[in-house]
Amino acid sequence: MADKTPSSTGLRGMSAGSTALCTVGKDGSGLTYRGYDIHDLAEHARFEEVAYLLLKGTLPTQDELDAYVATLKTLRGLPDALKTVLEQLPADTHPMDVMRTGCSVLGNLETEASFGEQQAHSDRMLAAFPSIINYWYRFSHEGVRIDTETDDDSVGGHFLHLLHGKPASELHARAMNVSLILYAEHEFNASTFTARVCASTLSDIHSCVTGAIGSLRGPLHGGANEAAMDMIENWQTPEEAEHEILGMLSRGDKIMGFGHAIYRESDPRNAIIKQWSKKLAEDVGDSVLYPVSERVEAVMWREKKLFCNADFFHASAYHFMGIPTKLFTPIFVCSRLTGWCAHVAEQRGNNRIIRPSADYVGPEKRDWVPMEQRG
Ligand SMILES: CC(=O)SCCNC(=O)CCNC(=O)[C@H](O)C(C)(C)COP(=O)(O)OP(=O)(O)OC[C@H]1O[C@@H](n2cnc3c(N)ncnc32)[C@H](O)[C@@H]1OP(=O)(O)O
Ligand SMILES: O=C([O-])CC(=O)C(=O)O
Repeated sequence: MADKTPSSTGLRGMSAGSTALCTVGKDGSGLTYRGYDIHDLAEHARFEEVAYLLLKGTLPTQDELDAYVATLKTLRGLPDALKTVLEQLPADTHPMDVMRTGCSVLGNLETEASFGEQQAHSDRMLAAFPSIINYWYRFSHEGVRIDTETDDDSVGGHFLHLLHGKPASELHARAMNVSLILYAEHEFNASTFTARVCASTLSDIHSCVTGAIGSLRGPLHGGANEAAMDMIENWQTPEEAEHEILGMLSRGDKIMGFGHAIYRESDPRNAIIKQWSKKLAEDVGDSVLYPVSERVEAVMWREKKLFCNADFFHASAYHFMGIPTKLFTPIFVCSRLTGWCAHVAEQRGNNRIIRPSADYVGPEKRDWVPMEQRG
């Protein structure tokens, strides 16, 4: 029988299925993708290699990786009908809504006709998502129609190239590579679970991903990197940051970018992205945002034993690369897409419709009240 204590609210601590894709918080604070430790992946792998690992099941050989990268490059162009839709979306549209619509429209134009096509559609979305968000962003904010077919070797480099209109520096391409690896997969998080629930009805891949984007949008999940940036950019010194954080805590506010549903002491992705944030801060000569972020981290641990999750230092890292805050969560989408699609394939491979029960807390059975007797 299901545990009905309050600690099970939000299905916390309950297994909702099995996966061969990822472990979160096993052996302390670890994170692995198909058995490979996140530290090794972040240090040695290219994001495209990690995408291949998640989507196709094994690390690629050099030839397989070269062929995969070449294939992704051919899939960056957008259909005219999709560009027309993106051009209708105003500049003040939430970029995650743009991603959601872009994915859905792609699914109308290039529908998954059978599950045998899943790999091809996953690769297509991996290549096209940076094009979708940047096509809309540059058109709605700068009035330019960009060519989305670049020759960049990496998804991260492609993203930055489209955004800034010039190839990314090596430092920025490397930082994006690590960021995309860190965000790629995380077991049964809310957006992935959304994708799996949708897949369990035998729906199409674009519906699964569209739903997942909607779940990632919220500030308790992927939207936290933007919310963290909106918070820390207000503070000019570590002292001011400490004062404001203490005030927020005393009012019972949530501090975005801190805490986790599974990890208890640390999120292993934080130390990695924090290092990159430091490197990028030195590169731009920052003397405000990084020290402010470090102070917030120290105060949160001292006061509440709450640690930074993957999102907190992503905020400053992305900011130092000149990425507008509103595009932070869409970058998460461009990466997590790989995990979502791998989970959809896994769900389809051993499917039973996901349909839990609920504890009814409403009124007892009662008599129908005719209209004239109400009020
Ligand atoms: C990539 C990602 O999606 S990572 C997550 C990104 N989200 C955020 O950064 C949003 C801020 N964090 C949070 O809201 C939460 O920590 C979540 C949503 C990540 C996890 O939620 P839960 O599993 O419910 O957290 P948990 O059970 O550990 O909370 C324990 C206590 O710490 C508090 N707490 C948790 N996170 C925070 C926070 N960021 N700021 C202040 N207090 C917090 C909770 O309110 C709770 O207090 P209570 O017992 O008095 O109610
Ligand atoms: O696992 C979670 O609940 C949230 C998270 O960190 C992620 O999706 O990367």
